[in-house]
Amino acid sequence: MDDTCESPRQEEVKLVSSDSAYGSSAMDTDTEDGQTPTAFPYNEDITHKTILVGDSGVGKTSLLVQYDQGKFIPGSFTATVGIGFTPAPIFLGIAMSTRKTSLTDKQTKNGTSKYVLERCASINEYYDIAFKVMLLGDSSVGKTCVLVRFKDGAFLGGNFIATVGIDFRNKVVDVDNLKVKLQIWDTAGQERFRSVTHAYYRDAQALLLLYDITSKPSFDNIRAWLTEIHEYAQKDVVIMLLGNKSDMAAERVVKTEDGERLAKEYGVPFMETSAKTGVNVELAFLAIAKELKHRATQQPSDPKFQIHDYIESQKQKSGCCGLV
Ligand SMILES: Nc1nc2c(ncn2[C@@H]2O[C@H](COP(=O)(O)OP(=O)(O)OP(=O)(O)O)[C@@H](O)[C@H]2O)c(=O)[nH]1
Repeated sequence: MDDTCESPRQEEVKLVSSDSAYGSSAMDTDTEDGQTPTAFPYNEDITHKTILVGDSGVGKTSLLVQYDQGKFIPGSFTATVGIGFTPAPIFLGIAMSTRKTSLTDKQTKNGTSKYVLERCASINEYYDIAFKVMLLGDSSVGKTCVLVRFKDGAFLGGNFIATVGIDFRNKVVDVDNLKVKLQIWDTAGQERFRSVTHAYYRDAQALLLLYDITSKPSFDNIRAWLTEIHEYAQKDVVIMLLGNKSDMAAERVVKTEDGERLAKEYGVPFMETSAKTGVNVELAFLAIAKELKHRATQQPSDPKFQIHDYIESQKQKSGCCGLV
């Protein structure tokens, strides 16, 4: 078996008991009043805080990136704005997913390139191939709720608790008989966390960009989000636009056609979702998983996967308005 399936840090990995960035799932971080804190449910027994200090330019960020991702980022120096963080459990998560990637590019006898899939074990679930997906959009549009709906099939109602910094959850889905692991990063929509979240864009293979159909400003800000994406993300990143809270018909201020028009202008797929009812949440992630899987495993002779057609066909299959 290829050594990409070897776990390089067995003894450290054992410390992490779950697939969440903070070592606990959405359901088991509930507080007594039923609210789920969206940040820092640390287990104090295994969490240590380390701060890098020193003059500007001495290499604090480079040291952290080297430790976190095992690579050095050369090029012009960009001073850190404010403060960024990489909790140790996040480091372990990245180490697991990147080093255990199961897709290897091998040369066949006739010289053509062929992807070979090898099954790898994550902390608690087997998968064939892994991708990093990020949720973006203004604060309160429902990013955390969409993620929790997809991961746990539940809705986080009640008082809104803004995400602090960044968190992630894993989910393995079946795509054409392959186990595809989506590592889904939930970012804080608040402006003050932008410098933290920007650092994570470049590794993402897909971005789900959300607005709230009951909030015109969140829709108007989509263009600014797309500008940020083009600045910080990979050129070929898969982007999907989601108009969330489609269950709130009475409070709607953004028409479905406006969302469709904007998505068309930028050439990205679009659908309206509801984290509350679950409408289209699974479809959004499955469409992304299919697109990423096809891109990664496609042979030159294979027909290209058409994500727009796939979404339309799934909408028609359900035969329901709810899919818009
Ligand atoms: N009715 C309805 N309410 C929703 C839906 N999605 C989220 N909400 C509510 O909207 C509020 C904000 O949801 P969050 O998921 O925390 O928003 P967020 O985008 O993660 O916000 P930040 O963490 O600040 O970036 C919460 O009160 C949710 O209960 C939805 O589909 N329908």
